[in-house]
Amino acid sequence: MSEESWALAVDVQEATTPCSQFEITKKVDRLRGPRNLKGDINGNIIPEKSRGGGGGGGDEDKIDLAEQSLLNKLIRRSLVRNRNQVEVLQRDPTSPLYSVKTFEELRLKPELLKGVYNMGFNRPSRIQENALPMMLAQPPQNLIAQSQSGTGKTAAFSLAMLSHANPANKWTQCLCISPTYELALQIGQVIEQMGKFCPDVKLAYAVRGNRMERGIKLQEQIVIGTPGTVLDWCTKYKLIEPKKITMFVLDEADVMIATQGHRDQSIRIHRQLSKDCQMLLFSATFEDSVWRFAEQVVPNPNIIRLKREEETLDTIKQFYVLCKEKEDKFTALCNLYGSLTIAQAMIFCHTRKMAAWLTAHLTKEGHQVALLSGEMTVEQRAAVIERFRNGKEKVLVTTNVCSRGIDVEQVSLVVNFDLPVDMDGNADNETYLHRIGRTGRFGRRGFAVNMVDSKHSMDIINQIEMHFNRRITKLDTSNLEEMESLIS
Ligand SMILES: Nc1ncnc2c1ncn2[C@@H]1O[C@H](COP(=O)(O)OP(=O)(O)OP(=O)(O)O)[C@@H](O)[C@H]1O
Repeated sequence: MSEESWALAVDVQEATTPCSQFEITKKVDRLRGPRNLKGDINGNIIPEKSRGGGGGGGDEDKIDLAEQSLLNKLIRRSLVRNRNQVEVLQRDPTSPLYSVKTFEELRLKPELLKGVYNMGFNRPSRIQENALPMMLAQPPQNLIAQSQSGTGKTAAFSLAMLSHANPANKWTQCLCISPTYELALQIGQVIEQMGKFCPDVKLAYAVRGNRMERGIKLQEQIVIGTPGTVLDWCTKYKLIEPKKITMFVLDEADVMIATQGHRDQSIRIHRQLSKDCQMLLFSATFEDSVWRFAEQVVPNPNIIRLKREEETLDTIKQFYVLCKEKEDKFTALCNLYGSLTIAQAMIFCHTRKMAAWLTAHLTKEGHQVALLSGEMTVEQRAAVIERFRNGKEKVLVTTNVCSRGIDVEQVSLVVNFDLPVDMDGNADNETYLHRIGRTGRFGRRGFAVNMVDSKHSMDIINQIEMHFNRRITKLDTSNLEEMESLIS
């Protein structure tokens, strides 16, 4: 494909809607709101393996990786706690391994250090302890870093770019690509905040709609954008001279390669860069496909990995209730509420329709219920989660879109109104763990109740029991005495 027709295809793919830099700033402001939410969330939303199936109905919520990533960012308030050790694989194992416990040790420009502290960061996060010295090292070192969302990757490479950019040079030196418009804006927002006291370092957004005059050369030292527009700016409009880029950051590699066309575009951008350009790649997950892609983009890398903290069922009492149909499940749920003191509960349904039905019925019974489902925009979802977290609603009914990400300390009960199944109708153990991992956190005790409405769902419970080697006890919700003795 010729350069021109290729660029046209990119235009189509990115669905250009003209908007000015001002409008982009407005959009940044709009996105800014939910990020500032207060509270104690420490979460991360990851794709569930189960993408519908098993329950039928055709209105299961599909998971969009980029949307989930954005939701994670919007609802997060602080670093995700992780007690795991960081694994570091150095390109040259004989060279000393530097790690820092303070930001001072990095010898940053004072204005940048001020920006870091101004964001409320007291010390580097676990991944930052090792990643920052590597990213700032001279001679430059390439890095592949993997750690779950919320562990401080964005802050780390934002700091690296701000430190790397030389304000005396009026050309683009740091280039960062991100899978979507919204995610790019989120990164830009971090750079702007952190670089608040470095007014000479300028940032440009290479995102759809940010139209630039052909032929001019950008003076901004940092460019953050999506692959299609960045490629346009490098090849079609020649606003950026790729050979002058000395730091290249590819964020959310896992989301990037899951997005149609982005993998190739990223590689095409990468090919135009100088061999000496420092390459940094970040990802929340690391399947083989991500790994193969990372190796293509980052030659001779140092590798840093922070394993995800294992979820555990140890503090959770698990039950199942035999029911016939949805009305019966609803009665069981009401009985549970009648006999237990439940701070907050999350209830998982398989389809949007079921979630809506249940929400309506619970509301009719006088419960304060919030509904979270896939037809909502990411911002609407973030707002619902925020209200629930603040205790405005006591029950959250949800489909598969949000089994992770919501760490609400008060959630004492998780109900699987529909059991999690994979495409083949078998138990989806991973999703089960994510769902009921919402409760029993921070050393508190939690309860999980599974509604069993057929022989098939009983089989699923048995599979889950075997998989985790944890007992799931039968609960008769019509027998108050038994319930009280079991759930005490
Ligand atoms: N050293 C630090 N001290 C305190 N808070 C930090 C630190 N580094 C980052 N944070 C905050 O922790 C949260 C997560 O950081 P960040 O967004 O950098 O993580 P991430 O790994 O890039 O996750 P994601 O890819 O989902 O954005 C943000 O609210 C950020 O402001």
